Amino acid sequence: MKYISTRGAAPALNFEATMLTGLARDGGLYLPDHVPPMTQAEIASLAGLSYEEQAYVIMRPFIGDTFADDEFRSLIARAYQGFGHPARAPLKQLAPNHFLLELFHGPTLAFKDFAMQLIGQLFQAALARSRDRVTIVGATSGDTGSAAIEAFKGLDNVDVFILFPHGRVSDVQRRQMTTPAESNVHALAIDGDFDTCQALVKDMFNDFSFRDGVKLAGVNSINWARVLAQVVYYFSAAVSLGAPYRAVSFTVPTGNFGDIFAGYIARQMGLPIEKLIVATNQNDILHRAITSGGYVTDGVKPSISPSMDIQVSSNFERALFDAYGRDGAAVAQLMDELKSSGGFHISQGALEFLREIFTSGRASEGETSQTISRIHANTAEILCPHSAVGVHVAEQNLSATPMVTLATAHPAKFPDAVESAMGTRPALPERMADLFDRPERVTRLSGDLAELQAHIRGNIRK
Ligand SMILES: N[C@@H](CCOP(=O)(O)O)C(=O)O
Repeated sequence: MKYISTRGAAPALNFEATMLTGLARDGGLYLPDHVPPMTQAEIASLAGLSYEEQAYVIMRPFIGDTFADDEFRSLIARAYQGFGHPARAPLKQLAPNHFLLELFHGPTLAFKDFAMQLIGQLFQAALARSRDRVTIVGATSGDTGSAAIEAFKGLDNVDVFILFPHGRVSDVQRRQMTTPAESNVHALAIDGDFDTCQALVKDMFNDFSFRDGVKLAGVNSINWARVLAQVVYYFSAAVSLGAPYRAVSFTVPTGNFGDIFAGYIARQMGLPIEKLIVATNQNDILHRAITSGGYVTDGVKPSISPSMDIQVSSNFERALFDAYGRDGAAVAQLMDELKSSGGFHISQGALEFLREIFTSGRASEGETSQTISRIHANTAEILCPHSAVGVHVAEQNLSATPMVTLATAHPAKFPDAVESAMGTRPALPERMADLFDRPERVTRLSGDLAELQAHIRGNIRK
């Protein structure tokens, strides 16, 4: 299998190079040149397998010869051994025909661990073989950063720099990034919002002399391996609910479109997904784009679901690539328009393609809080604000088809928002109980590209 860029002007790569490269050299995002289908019988045979066994079967066709079968199996096993639930991604029933997929049992309490723990293993195996080293840069609105740090901390051949918007992540999220003591970890508080951080990461990738000089690698969901790992839990949930013989819909709280795009890939592979529902908070560019066709940025508004405080939604580019018939030049033009004028209009044909698969909704701040409080009263489940956005939107879309809402993070990552919604402060797990006693280590930077690059050059280990 080869991977191609959404902008059509970068070399096609194998899985290993795609994973280690991150962003394509034409500024695009890599995607497989074809999506390998699974037959009904193959999907049916996933029932009863462990999460790890399902992961192996689902991901194997995408890996090519990068890892031998046994090696790949053992990397998957190592990735998920630290999860705090034997099912890894357990399903809970919230209401008739409405289920919650709990994706927060990993080490940093968010769905990001599913992919990050795995790519941590895959990177280590690939780098050990090549005896190479990399500098990982990542932008985070709160969850990706700590997941990346957890996956790569303490490694001799990796330095990690995580950019987060100063003052715009929860205290728990910030401390998860600023308290690890390992010297290869660098938490950078950037003056600006998440879009500023993500744009800086992309600018560093597009500066080839810097990129090649420091051996840049990316672990945002611009990295295809991140998306691939997330495809697995769509299968595990749907199969538990009767797939391939029964269709399922998913509601996904999303800001950067990576998680829901993984659902789109699962659907392309043959998983019977009826609808993929995009749930946004008040930063609703994706909802506006799907309902009106206008993808227009209008500034990031801080919310109680900060991980979704995003306006430039990276992975939407991958969906547009398919919606425009895999025409890289057309996508490149839209992305140029986005950069120069802050938006673009999706063509009618592309919009129809997207609407066949995706619908969308938004939750206001009040609706998010009310959902936390109501779901707790009715079911005793404590939702994080992002998951509450998802549940609110899912409730507007219930039908005879089972609905699965992705619970993307543990409520204890957002204690202030949860306490103000339902009156009780959710506790951190025992292993993190001293998080607020640990010393913080963070560098504040202005958001100037040259200053950031100098900081990274000055802190990588040679
Ligand atoms: N919501 C994310 C933002 C980064 O998204 P990613 O999909 O590129 O990892 C976060 O919590 O950091």
